[in-house]
Amino acid sequence: MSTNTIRIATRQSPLALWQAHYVRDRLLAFHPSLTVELVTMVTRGDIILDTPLAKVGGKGLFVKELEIAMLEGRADIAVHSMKDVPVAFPEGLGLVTICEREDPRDAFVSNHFNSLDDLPVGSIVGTSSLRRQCQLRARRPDLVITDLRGNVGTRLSKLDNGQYDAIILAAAGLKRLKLEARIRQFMTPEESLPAVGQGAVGIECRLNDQRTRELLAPLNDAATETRVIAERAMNARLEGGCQVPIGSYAELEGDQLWLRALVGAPDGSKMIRGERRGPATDAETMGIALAEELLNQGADDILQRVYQDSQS
Ligand SMILES: NCc1[nH]cc(CCC(=O)O)c1CC(=O)O
Repeated sequence: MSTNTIRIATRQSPLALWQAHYVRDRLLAFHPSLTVELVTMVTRGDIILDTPLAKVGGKGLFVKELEIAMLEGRADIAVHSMKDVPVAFPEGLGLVTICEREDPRDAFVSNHFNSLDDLPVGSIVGTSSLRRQCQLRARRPDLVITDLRGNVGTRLSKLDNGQYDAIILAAAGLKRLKLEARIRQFMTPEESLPAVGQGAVGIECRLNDQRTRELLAPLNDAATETRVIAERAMNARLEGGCQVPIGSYAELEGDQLWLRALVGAPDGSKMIRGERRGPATDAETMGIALAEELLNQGADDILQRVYQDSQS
């Protein structure tokens, strides 16, 4: 391999390919003489499509094969939706770059209704996310929430087939795939607190690969990095995997960070919320402190129950 080549390990879903192409274009913008190749692969998460994600041990389902490729030297970097990146990395790998965040909000998508409040009693809403489910149920206990898996395009066709009255997706994914016109309502963080890292793209590589790290450095967005550090610290302290009823969302107001979080029972019966404000330089300690506050209020009970259910 030429020392002037970067190989990106990527899944083949349209969203994963969009992200890989985005990072390729950003790399080429900063390093015009670089050659960037895509190494496409299939992950376990792409294969196990018929089981609710919460039951297949969501942790790292979409990233493991990409990590093995980097460790074996078949690829140099992997591009991830930060939302799907586990707390811990295999020995020798790490997240070195976080790109500027796209819209972090959840989006309400429907062919017949303009908003969540518009939905008639008993409407069917599709989502496989326990975080979205608990927030929907807390606002609208009458709704019937059913599982919805697959790529963004698959999920939209299930909506169009009439299987659901509405579905909830990340606005970022829809915007990236030029499907923003399908969004009926952008849900505010008060209505649906986003997932850890939602809307941000992160880049993982071998930690001892100094050449790659230097090439990636200009792609990092400091503000996004600070926000995602706080959100992930919160999640890590809760020992949350990626299929958990946890929301964690940080915003920057100048050099002040505002971190909000929630842990909810999937049936909507219980919701524990908290928030912190502090200097952005304290992002990580704020995340940990907020997680501990939620644990003291009973978040561990909720999470224990969810983990037990996912094993049965
Ligand atoms: N869990 C799948 C996933 N991972 C990242 C995104 C959207 C893009 C993002 O958050 O960066 C999605 C789809 C969705 O939740 O609608």
